[in-house]
Amino acid sequence: MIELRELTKRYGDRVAVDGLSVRVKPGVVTGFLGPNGSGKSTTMRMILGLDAPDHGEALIGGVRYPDLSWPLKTVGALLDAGAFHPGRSARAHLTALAASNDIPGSRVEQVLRIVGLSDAATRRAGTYSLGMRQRLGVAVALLGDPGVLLLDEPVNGLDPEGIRWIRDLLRALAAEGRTVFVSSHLIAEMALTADRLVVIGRGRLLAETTVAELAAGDDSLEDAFFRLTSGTTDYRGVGAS
Ligand SMILES: Nc1ncnc2c1ncn2[C@@H]1O[C@H](COP(=O)(O)OP(=O)(O)OP(=O)(O)O)[C@@H](O)[C@H]1O
Repeated sequence: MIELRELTKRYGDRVAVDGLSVRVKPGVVTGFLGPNGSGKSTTMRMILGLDAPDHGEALIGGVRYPDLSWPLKTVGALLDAGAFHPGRSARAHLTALAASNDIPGSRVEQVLRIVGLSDAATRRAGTYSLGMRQRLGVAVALLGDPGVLLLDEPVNGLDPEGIRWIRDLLRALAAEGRTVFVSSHLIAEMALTADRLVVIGRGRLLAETTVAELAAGDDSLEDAFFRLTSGTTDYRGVGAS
């Protein structure tokens, strides 16, 4: 369970996250949706203790991230697919992380298998494609066998096979009873992946609902999303005609 209580973050006079109160439940995939700049990444960074809230708090299983004894065993995160030492192999990277987080070395081979990198485990991460780096990021998130998973835009830049792989994996992890919170600005992808949706605009909660409920009142889920978020962006294009 992830619980956000009046979570608020300001950058200068801009409010990036504005009094956000949400409960993200275990056993289902919860999609975190909002237009560009609506505060999704900032919220995730606060849950992970990478940014400090100006007000409110983010709790994982009732505990603030900085107070967790072994964070990787409680919450796994995928924020930035490129964040690996390019000269290190996937296996070396995971082995070092396991050693410093009280995780048995045998778990490294397990997660390499889960993400399909066993055969590429000795290659330097710098030679990996975007899809392989994303898989290594997922391996890191799963290393501590955590009950809570947080993924920020995990399908960005992936090919259709990679997108389907992430989707199936997230659904399987939720079916095991884990809390899975995944951000995206792609409503169509979320419709296929998520059971529940948290929608924000300008850092504020716009809807906390199921995919089915949100789609019910409009012609499509996309229409429902545009209706909810219209007026919450600072940019607007004009039609081609
Ligand atoms: N370090 C920072 N300094 C100043 N402003 C920031 C910083 N990080 C985020 N912001 C601002 O906070 C707001 C929310 O940004 P955030 O990246 O959380 O949104 P997002 O929903 O993740 O967007 P996207 O979908 O484009 O990734 C934006 O207006 C952004 O410009």
